[in-house]
Amino acid sequence: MTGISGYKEKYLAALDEQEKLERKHALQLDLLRKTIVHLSVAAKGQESKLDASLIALQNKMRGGSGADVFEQMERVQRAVGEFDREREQELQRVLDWFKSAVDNLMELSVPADLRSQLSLYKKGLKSQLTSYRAFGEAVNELSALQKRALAAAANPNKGLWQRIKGGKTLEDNAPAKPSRTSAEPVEAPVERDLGPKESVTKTPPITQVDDPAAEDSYPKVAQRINATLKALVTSIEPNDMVRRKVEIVRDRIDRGMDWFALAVTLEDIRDILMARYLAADKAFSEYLLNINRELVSISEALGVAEDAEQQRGGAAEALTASVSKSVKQLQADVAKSNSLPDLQSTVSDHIRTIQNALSTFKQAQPAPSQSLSAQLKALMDRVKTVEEESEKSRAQLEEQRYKATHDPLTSLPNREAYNERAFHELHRFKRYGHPLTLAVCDLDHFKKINDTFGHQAGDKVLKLVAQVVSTRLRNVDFVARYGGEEFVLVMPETDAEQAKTVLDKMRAAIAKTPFRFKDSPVTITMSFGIVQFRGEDSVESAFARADKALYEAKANGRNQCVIAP
Ligand SMILES: Nc1nc2c(ncn2[C@@H]2O[C@H](COP(=O)(O)OP(=O)(O)OP(=O)(O)O)[C@@H](O)[C@H]2O)c(=O)[nH]1
Repeated sequence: MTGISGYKEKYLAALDEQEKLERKHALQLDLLRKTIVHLSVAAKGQESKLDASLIALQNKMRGGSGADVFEQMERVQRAVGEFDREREQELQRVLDWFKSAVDNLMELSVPADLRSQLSLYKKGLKSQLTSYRAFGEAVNELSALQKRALAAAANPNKGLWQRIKGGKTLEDNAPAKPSRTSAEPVEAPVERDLGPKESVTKTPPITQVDDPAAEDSYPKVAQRINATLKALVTSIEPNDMVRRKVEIVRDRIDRGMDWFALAVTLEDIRDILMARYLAADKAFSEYLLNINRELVSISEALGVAEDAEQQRGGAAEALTASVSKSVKQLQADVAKSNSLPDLQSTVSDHIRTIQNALSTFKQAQPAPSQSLSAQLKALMDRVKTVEEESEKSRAQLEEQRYKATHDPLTSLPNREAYNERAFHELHRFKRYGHPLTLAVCDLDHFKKINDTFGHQAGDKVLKLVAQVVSTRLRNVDFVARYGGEEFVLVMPETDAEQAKTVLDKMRAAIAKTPFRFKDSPVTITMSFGIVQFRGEDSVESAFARADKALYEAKANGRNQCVIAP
């Protein structure tokens, strides 16, 4: 009966194996738990709400059972959802702010057509501000409306403002886009001293007033606009990238602003909001990428476990079938056997068959309990769903991020992307001290191209110039469309003289590019202002110096590069 006792031993060994396997599965679940704990640690600090839910998640993960793991996966999903909701609330806050800014303007005494435009703008805000990408456009529109409303309020009876300002209208005084043909160089908006000299509250007192209500309403509303702006800026929690800008803007608001400073401030606030949202998006996108990587590896590990388990399930069934078939056959054969040796050989044949079946089963390893197998399967399904969903949100975020950081006409990075890049390069410059150069360039007499050949021709020129500029730069250099016909370049590891050599070649290439309009060749040229960063520079101060140098290049006859002192 050695065969039978061997069968028992093998059966006990198989039970042992099964226990080991269960321990292995428990370890696998534990590993999954730990991975999620690590994930939550990695994502910490990226967004406060997400943080809180990840910390809670992490605490619950410690020592949790298999069932807890599903719950944790759901929590990751909920955290992602909450992050999205948080962004929506933020959008709502900004929307409310825009509405109250329009309400302020509507309190001014403005003509009926402007009033109805303001109200149309206010109505359209909700559908316009569905994403922070729309901030720029909305701020620009608000800025234009504000300019007209303030001008109208200061000049309610056509001529009042002229009388106050000695014949000039607000429009006359309005450097909507600072012109570089003027005698004064143009500084970057943020560091410009837009302080109390021309502040609204210090506007020369209005003495000859046809409409006393208008006299009161202008400074009063200006004060309220200041207060609204201040509330908005105060509600912005600055990150490193925008901290300096936020301080400058807050300071400017505190000192009191005139209408021009208001327009510039709106633009700064737009930049701040965009930079802040982009940073949050980037952090979140990286977080999702992290989750994905981890989930892929968990999913692969579990996939392998499931395959092995399926094999084991199959082997167990085969074993049961084979053993019961052999036992039945044995009973039948024993009944039929006529002699002891005959019986002995029949029994040993069948025992061998059962032993073979057992050893095949052992090779495949015994099946774990049914519930563990079901748990693993469910866990895998959850992992797969989370993985797919987070991949989807990541792809959407990437697409949104691309749109928010690129100019649709030229496909070059836009001003937001420039702000981000310049900030990082400045950080590296301060850390390593390698030279860093910035250049601002602007097409010469571009207005003439538009006026002579049309806006579409102008657009084509912008696209072509963007191509020429970007193909002539090194990989480490960066170029963005700053706005209109103005581009900005960031050149790491490059001093001003080296940059000038490169940019002079670029300038010559643009001047030689054969632009043709209606079969007539047209020469397009560009002027450049170049600045090398100094130790004490901020992004804004370096830009302001480059802009001054650009002004000089324009004033000296255009189609040239000027290095800022
Ligand atoms: N076609 C087209 N024109 C644009 C775009 N953005 C800005 N512009 C135009 O660019 C022109 C810029 O004119 P100005 O600021 O007077 O400058 P300029 O004519 O280039 O003169 P200088 O800079 O002094 O040499 C304006 O007519 C704008 O309307 C755009 O996206 N497409």
